[in-house]
Amino acid sequence: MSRGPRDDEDQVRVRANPRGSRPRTKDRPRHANAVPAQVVTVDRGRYGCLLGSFTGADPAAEPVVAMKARELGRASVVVGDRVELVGDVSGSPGSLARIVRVVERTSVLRRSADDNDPVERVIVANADQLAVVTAVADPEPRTGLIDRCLVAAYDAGIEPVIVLTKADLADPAPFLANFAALDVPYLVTRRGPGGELEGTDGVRARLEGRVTVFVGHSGVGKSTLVNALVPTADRATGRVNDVTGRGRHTSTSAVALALPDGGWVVDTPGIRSFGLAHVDPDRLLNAFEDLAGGTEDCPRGCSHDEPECGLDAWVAAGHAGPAGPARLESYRRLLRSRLTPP
Ligand SMILES: Nc1nc2c(ncn2[C@@H]2O[C@H](COP(=O)(O)OP(=O)(O)OP(=O)(O)O)[C@@H](O)[C@H]2O)c(=O)[nH]1
Ligand SMILES: [Zn+2]
Repeated sequence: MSRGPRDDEDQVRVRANPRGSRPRTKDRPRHANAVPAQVVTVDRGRYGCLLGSFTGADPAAEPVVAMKARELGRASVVVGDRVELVGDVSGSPGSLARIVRVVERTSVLRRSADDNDPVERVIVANADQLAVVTAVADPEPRTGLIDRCLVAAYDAGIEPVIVLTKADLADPAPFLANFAALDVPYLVTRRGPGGELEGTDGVRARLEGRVTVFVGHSGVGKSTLVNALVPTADRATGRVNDVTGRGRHTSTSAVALALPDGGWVVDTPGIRSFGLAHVDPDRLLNAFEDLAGGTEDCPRGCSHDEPECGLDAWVAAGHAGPAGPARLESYRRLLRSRLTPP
């Protein structure tokens, strides 16, 4: 019963439309004077938009605050969306523009709260790279989030990159060995003896000219890294809880930040899980390219999680490398999490 009056209104309007769930394009009023912009923040129905686009906008400009025009109905607007604005686009204090159009997205990164949650959320639109930030220690790294992010990235047509932080606390090599058979690039950062962050040059080079979404569990040092990359970002950094080893949830909403050398970082709040309810199980294997060659001897219609599956023998023969057995287990865990009701 937490639904607000706006939502009810939208629902009624949608049901009352006999032609379908969305207003048809040609029914929309034309907005000859609409100006292009790109969404950089979303906060309770208010969208911060930079006039121009990620490539053309002045990153130093103050975002224009806008709301969704009624004619957009229930269409979602997320960080990274290219939009068109009408009304007061001056950006002066108290002004409010209206978003009248969302330009077709080049990519859509989604996740669901859990693997069986039919409600998927779009995290960001129009990104071209997904950086999965994982600490080498504190909190202890797990392969699960990376596996899941790889699935989501390949599904969205976004290039993944692994960023390992806190390499001053432990050797990253053993953890990286899990992904050695994959073609996924990785970067390593650490805190130096003087307290400064090292390895950021490599990260900067990787991000230049791209729109990169940063995803990670809370406390991995994501905000610390983003602050080093974007000095004006001022992202809140927290402390890892001594008892649970997890971070506090210090950042609360996704935000797009311009990199000084070109390119954008979309920082997202620390997450607990990365649900994949929206991904077709048949497509999971795309994120496990080191296993994909092992399905040739499978029976027709193999679920890849049954005794006759060819993957076991293939992995046992060493074709997927030393990490093969762990990768197969990880793949099957994902398969099962998709098939079993909560
Ligand atoms: N030893 C070490 N500590 C680090 C490093 N990077 C960050 N930290 C510390 O790790 C803790 C968590 O860092 P944050 O940057 O707040 O982590 P976060 O991932 O942004 O966490 P949320 O804001 O909760 O999403 C802070 O105490 C940081 O000082 C590093 O490279 N090495
Ligand atoms: Zn199989």
